[in-house]
Amino acid sequence: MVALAPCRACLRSVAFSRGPSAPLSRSARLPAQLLTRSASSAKPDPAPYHINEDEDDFDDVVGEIKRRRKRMADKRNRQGGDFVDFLKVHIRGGKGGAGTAAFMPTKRGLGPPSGGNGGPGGNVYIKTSPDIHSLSTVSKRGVGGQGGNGAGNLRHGGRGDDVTITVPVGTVIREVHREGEAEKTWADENAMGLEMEERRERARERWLVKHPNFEASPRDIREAEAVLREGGRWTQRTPSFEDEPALELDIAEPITKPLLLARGGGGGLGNTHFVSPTTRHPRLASRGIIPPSRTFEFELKLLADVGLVGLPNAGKSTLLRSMTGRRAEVADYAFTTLHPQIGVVRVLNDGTWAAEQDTPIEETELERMLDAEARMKGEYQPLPRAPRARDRRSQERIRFTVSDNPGLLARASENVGLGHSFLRSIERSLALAYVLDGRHADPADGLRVLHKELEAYKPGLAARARLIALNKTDGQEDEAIAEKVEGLRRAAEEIAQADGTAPPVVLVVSAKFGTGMDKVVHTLADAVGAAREKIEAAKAKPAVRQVEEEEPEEKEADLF
Ligand SMILES: Nc1nc2c(ncn2[C@@H]2O[C@H](COP(=O)(O)OP(=O)(O)OP(=O)(O)O)[C@@H](O)[C@H]2O)c(=O)[nH]1
Ligand SMILES: [Mg+2]
Repeated sequence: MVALAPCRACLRSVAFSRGPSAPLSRSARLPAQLLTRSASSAKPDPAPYHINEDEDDFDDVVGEIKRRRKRMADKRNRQGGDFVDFLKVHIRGGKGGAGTAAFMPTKRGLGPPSGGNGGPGGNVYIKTSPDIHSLSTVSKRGVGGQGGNGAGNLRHGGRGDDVTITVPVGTVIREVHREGEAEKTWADENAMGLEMEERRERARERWLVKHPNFEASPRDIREAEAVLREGGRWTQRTPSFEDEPALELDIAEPITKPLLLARGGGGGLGNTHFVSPTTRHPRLASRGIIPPSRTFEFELKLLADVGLVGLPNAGKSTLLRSMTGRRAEVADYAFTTLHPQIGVVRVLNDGTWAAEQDTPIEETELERMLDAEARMKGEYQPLPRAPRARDRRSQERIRFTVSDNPGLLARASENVGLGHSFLRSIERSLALAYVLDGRHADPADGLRVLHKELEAYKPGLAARARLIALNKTDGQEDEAIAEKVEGLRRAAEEIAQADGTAPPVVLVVSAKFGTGMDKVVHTLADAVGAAREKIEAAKAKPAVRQVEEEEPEEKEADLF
């Protein structure tokens, strides 16, 4: 904050350094110091000078500062609230620190070598947090801290800082690219058309650290090179995906202990490592290792036990609120819901469920207006919270989560509308519930569209549908409802027959007024319970494959 305050001294120094008439280009308007210098560290102005506040420069700088402040404020207000479910992240362990060439001080000539080793670079770990539900807070780069350099008197460099990436449960991570320094250098040198000897010279420059005062002899250099080759440090080949499969993690459960994604590079060697029978005073040390860079795709597949699937405006958010009490936005237009939201249903032993409510669910805008009016009159009553299980005498039988999703359109499977972002999140639900608008003349048409899109996105996905909720049936004639239900049953049976699956049950509901909700909740609770039992029985392999930790000093190339 302090750094961005448009302090007078900073403004003046900008105008001064550019000269009063030179127009400031957009990128050059704010020099780095202006953004990073804190009030306390700001140096006094070198000389007094004058700024004309009417000049364009001044407006430019003030304008830029205002724009930046606004951008920062917007970002803060969002609180990372933008929903992101796909991200490419570049990850690299920290570079190892360099070793040092130094000697013990003695009265007569050079003492024994005393250069410390460089510290290893920091690792990159991954962990989950129950408090985040989007990848919006994940940084696009995760690089471990660099190890400290060694120093004389056998002082070794410190370890680089570890970096931990926090993701929501449900994130799938896939390594899609891997490139080591050796391969990068090789490609660059090929492009430059360098001869073998020139390449070798460059490798020596890259790997060896010289003593600041004493020249290393050609023999010293040859011997140091041999030591590094022997230790596997000279050429650090990065294994290809054929040699070593890409890392894939399916984080379906919370991670309690952070998992290693990329290890930091080993520290360079101090000159004590280069002592040989012929060289008692090696004047060389080696640099630390730079680990390969890896690109990962992070994909969030929200983990809700039940996914609500419906065309826009069918009443999915209202149904979620009715079942879970979660304040999902409800409005009478398509695409009110822009990203999946999750609520929890708790069914108690006596058959009741925690979010049951007597009042109709109004549109969110109307509710806000009514709340504001009541506040003005001093009559505002917050909605009673759903009673906790322990507040009731009976205990909880089952608890499951439901995701309300954006409306599905025809061709969503081709990423039309909010397409994939929503389909991704229902992909792993144990059960699905179709929500159809009962006011449409033939809701069975909607059912066919939904089924087609689910199957086009992932064959077999539609088989998880357990119920069809015919919503908005309040205020409709019984015969009309019966006709629509019959139409839906027939369509569901045809579809199920073609797919070789069991048809979902058709339930008549009014999410707004809470009618028919008991049956919806219990049907879903039974479906989730049965699916969980199946999973328990088939639990064979762990959801997360732990990456083995190795000593960083040993085999740098074999990370996984
Ligand atoms: N009368 C009546 N209206 C309902 C019912 N359920 C939902 N609505 C109304 O239908 C409109 C859409 O409801 P939403 O819950 O926002 O629908 P949605 O499927 O989440 O819509 P999107 O998020 O835009 O896809 C709102 O005006 C609701 O008040 C119902 O059972 N009866
Ligand atoms: Mg909605």
